[in-house]
Amino acid sequence: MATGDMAYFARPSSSAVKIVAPSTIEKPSSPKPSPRKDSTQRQCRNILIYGSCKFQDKGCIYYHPPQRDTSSPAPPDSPVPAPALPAQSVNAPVFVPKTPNLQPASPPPTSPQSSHYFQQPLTSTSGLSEFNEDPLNYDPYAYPSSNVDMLSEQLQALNPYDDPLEGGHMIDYDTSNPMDVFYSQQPNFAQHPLNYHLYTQPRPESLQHRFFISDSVREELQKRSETTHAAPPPGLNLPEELQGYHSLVPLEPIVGDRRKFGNWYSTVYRAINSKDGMPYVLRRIENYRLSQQAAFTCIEAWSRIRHPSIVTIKEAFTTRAFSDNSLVVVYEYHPNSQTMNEAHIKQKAPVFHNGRLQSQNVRIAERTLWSYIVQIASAIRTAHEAGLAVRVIDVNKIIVTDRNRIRIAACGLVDVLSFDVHQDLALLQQEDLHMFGKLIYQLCCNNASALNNVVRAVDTVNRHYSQELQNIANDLIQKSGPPRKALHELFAKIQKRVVTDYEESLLAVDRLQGELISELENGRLVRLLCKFNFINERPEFARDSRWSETGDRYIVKLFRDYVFHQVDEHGRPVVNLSHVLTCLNKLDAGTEERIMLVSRDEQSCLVVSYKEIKSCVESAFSELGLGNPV
Ligand SMILES: Nc1ncnc2c1ncn2[C@@H]1O[C@H](COP(=O)(O)OP(=O)(O)OP(=O)(O)O)[C@@H](O)[C@H]1O
Repeated sequence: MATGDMAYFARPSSSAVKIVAPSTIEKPSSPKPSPRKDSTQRQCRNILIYGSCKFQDKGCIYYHPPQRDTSSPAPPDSPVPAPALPAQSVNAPVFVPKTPNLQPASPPPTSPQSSHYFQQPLTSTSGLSEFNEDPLNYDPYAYPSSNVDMLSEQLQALNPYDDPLEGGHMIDYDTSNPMDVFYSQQPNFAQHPLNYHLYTQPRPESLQHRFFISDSVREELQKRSETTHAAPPPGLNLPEELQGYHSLVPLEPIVGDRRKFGNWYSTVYRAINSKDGMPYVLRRIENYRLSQQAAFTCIEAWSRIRHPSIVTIKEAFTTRAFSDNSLVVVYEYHPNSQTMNEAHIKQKAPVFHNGRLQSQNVRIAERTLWSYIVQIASAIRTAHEAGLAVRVIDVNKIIVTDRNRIRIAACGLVDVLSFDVHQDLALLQQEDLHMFGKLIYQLCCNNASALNNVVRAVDTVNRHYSQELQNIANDLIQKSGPPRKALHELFAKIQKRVVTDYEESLLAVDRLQGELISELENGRLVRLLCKFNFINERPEFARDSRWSETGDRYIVKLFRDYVFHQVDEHGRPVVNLSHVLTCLNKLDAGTEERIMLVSRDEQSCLVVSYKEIKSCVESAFSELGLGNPV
């Protein structure tokens, strides 16, 4: 890029400041006043730089203002130069991308003010342009040796690679912009070698979660997604397709022990529905012959039930696809769920923990048990109010779908299988409550056959859980009155637990909403990245270097380099996601903050605000003539 080509950067409305490398930089060993007519009106640069001029009384022709009290004025709030600085009014400062030789060439000034050199604020907001008006007159190397020492100390203090744990000075990424050092109007920074590859700093770990959902939630969701998309193992000899479902995968072993559902052999599969592409659970009962279509009326009734603790039924059908007469009931799929038996009761292989083999089976916390009780009681009430009986309140037919979240998983199936046998609904509902009481004992004792030894079961519950919990379980097992009344009494007793559970679920919703919001931000940034990719390196303009080397697109290109292509002092790529996210967020917000964009040949740089870059992106994107803005 030609360093003198202002057209690249001078958008009519832009206040971007182009800084070009001076073609020749002389290094005068002492200030040489240039013969200018108005020189007596101009403030002496040594005053600006050093706070004093040792030639003041020896014929220096510049203006020397009376000395101020250096302790009083506070530095200006923002070190950013005044935004309305027209590009034309700014002459090139000394921009030295390569490390200069910091050799003091002039003797140290003797003025006592020289020791305030690094703190002295510059009162004029246009000080930078004034300072740069005559680069030949400015000797960037003419520093007293004491100041060079201070400079190197300050440089060290500013080193963004310093490890804060090792006592380094980590600059707060949020409150201070690392670019500030380049815009500081304090002249002490003018002498620094421009380490433009040192812009980025790692974001404190405590802020990481602002941009992404938490690791635990992400991991859990990722695992579920992986399970949902896992391909079936080969050689299972399952039907390719049945009633609009394909890609069948058994969710339980289909070799060895045949699984029984009451007296029926049954298998649970996951399959994809061809219409909506969603995974479902197919619960198949082998060798079932449908006597009358009316057997499916209960499936219709169950499919209308929507309850957070009941796995929703989609449909039911019979099929010969398995080379027999099978009944299939289709349920919602909850990836990676386990039955209560698998989650809490089944013996698990011991694992090494702290160097010792330890059993993984732990007693369920009472708090979790109460949550289960509230959920099941609520599901039973909903079913009973709809004129149904659950009939599958069993550790093998209730699945744990999430932390403390359970669902009754095989509703409706027994109704179809026993359709021919007339049963009294009230008795069936009564039986639901008995099963519920037994389930509590099974869970408390971590044993599916707990009630085979009632005395021992009662003793275990006594020892590990509250009397309140035991009373509820006993009540449910012994209740003989109308189920509606029994349920009413149950809810009166667990009222307090219901409220606690309700509060916990509200908190869980809040937590998840917080997680969602962080991902929402990322969606915004993805849209921005899409825009960049639409603009940058379009092959149809590959031969026309003007396309990406001029105007808005050039700024977009340099910004892309600034965000993604920085290198460290060893020339290694800086891969700092926090920097990328911070830059993109500032771009999206269009902040007034300015950054320095450096050309690839390192010969020139641009000072430009995020707001301007944003409008460059918008205009470059709209120039593509795309109908639908991203
Ligand atoms: N709706 C569902 N979504 C996801 N997985 C499910 C669903 N229903 C059941 N499963 C899973 O399918 C597997 C088999 O379920 P099933 O009801 O047959 O349990 P089981 O322990 O095999 O009981 P049984 O011994 O009575 O057959 C279990 O691991 C269970 O977690």
